[in-house]
Amino acid sequence: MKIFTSAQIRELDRYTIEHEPIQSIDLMERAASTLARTIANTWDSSVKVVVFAGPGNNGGDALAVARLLGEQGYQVAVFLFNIRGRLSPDCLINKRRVQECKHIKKFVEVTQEFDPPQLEKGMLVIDGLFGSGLNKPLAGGFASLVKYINASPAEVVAIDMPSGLMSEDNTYNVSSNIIRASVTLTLQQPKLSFLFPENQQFIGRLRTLDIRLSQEGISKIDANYTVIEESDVRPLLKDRNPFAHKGQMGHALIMAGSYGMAGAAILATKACLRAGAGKVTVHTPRKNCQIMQVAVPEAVLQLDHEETIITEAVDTENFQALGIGPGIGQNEATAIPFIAQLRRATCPIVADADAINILASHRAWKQQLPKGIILTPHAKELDRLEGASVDSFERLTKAHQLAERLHGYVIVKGRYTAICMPDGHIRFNSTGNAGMATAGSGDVLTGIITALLARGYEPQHACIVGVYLHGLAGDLAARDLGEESLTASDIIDYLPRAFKRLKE
Ligand SMILES: NC(=O)C1=CN([C@@H]2O[C@H](COP(=O)(O)OP(=O)(O)OC[C@H]3O[C@@H](n4cnc5c(N)ncnc54)[C@H](OP(=O)(O)O)[C@@H]3O)[C@@H](O)[C@H]2O)[C@@H](O)CC1
Ligand SMILES: [K+]
Repeated sequence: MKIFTSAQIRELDRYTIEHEPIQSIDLMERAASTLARTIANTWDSSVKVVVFAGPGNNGGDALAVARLLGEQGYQVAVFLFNIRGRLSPDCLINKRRVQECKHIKKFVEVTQEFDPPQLEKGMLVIDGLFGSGLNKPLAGGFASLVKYINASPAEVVAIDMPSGLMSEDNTYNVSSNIIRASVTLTLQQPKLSFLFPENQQFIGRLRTLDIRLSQEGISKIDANYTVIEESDVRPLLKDRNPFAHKGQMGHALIMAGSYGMAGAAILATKACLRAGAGKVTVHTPRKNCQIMQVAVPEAVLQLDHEETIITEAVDTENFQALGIGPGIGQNEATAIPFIAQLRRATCPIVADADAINILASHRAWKQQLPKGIILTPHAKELDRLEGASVDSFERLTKAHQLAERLHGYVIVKGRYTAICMPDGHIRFNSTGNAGMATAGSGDVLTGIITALLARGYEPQHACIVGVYLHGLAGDLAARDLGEESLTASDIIDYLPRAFKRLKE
């Protein structure tokens, strides 16, 4: 699913109007009837409704919703904010329709002073002040109104977006001046800012309503952001040749673990095997020998000379992929061979966890990373690598610039894991759940992506399939076990079911 910017939403709006064709006022009515229907399905007509409408088309939607609810017997009070004496044409038409509607008993057009209505528990506020046309943070009277609504005990339904929230960049926004909705009814598709954790407090429960914007327009407009869906992943999956032997299914090298962190090596290795690699060799410190052999008998061990840390760079000619970093620590004696290893590797690489921390403390090395490298930081690791960010948008911008600079892939892990591609595209994962925020979950992802690379997946496909599978396995595990008790090992255990589901 594509995620459009507000400029692209306007383009799509125009495209639909021109090509369906449909009058813009009729498109607004279509959106409003879907909104009104959804509201009526949740709240019956005993609820008192207060509608706050702004001067643009978001306000136009709200006015039309007010009229439709009024016609269905709801008691609706409407406040239209027309401070500058200028309404969008469709907002103006809907203002007149509300004024003519005998079912609306209270309509106030606010041009200067505003005497706010009492908002009580059990009332429903419809927030139609601003939507995708907001172009700067709210201030002055609108900021006061937002604070007033937020402080009230009434439930708030936001139309399209919580007013005050920008569609994309909220880095310099003022959070106290943004509506905190219980429910956001967004039109056609979620906005980019809805994917960021810090904005969940404004959105509440999200519902996306199909208002039948042009499918042709949607496919024609090139989006920089997309959400990965199952239908995107299925065609990417490789079949296993029935005549294949393990040597043809990819040989992966995992460099992981230090003494006390053998678990990271075990998880990455097991996940790599479960994700379909034909053979997995693990390079790990000597002291991990026994535990690795017992925990993952399927893996081949390549022991470092050192007892407790990795201190060697090794040949990768016999491997089709390298996964490096989980639990390796940040000892300088590990860091130096690590960068040598990256330069020396002849196969695709996934670098995670301590690999990223080492790069963060040796900034100059970032220039030496091989093209096509896949980095899988979580937010904190990315901050260490690229400097602290004020919010997720800024962090995402830095990650995408890093991917472009490296000609590589930066996977920022989170609720909606973002894969930043070297060509500037960003793909968000849709699978996964809060139960996966648990130790070792990242090591499992490293193992999965390494396996896919070893199997011969293109790096971008390995990233897409890898994050999707990882999240899906977590979702299937959570369905059976619940989120609270989920462990990284459960994700591995459910990988077979995730594969099966995708291959069905
Ligand atoms: N997707 C679709 O196809 C469809 C979308 N639809 C709906 O259209 C909505 C978008 O409508 P929109 O473009 O008219 O913008 P909207 O959010 O109403 O605000 C514009 C007004 O706000 C003003 N303004 C801006 N910032 C401000 C600030 N900080 N403080 C004060 N004022 C500020 C701005 O003033 P200006 O800067 O232009 O002078 C202008 O007057 C969208 O969210 C959805 O609900 C549906 O109707 C059906 C189809
Ligand atoms: K709104």
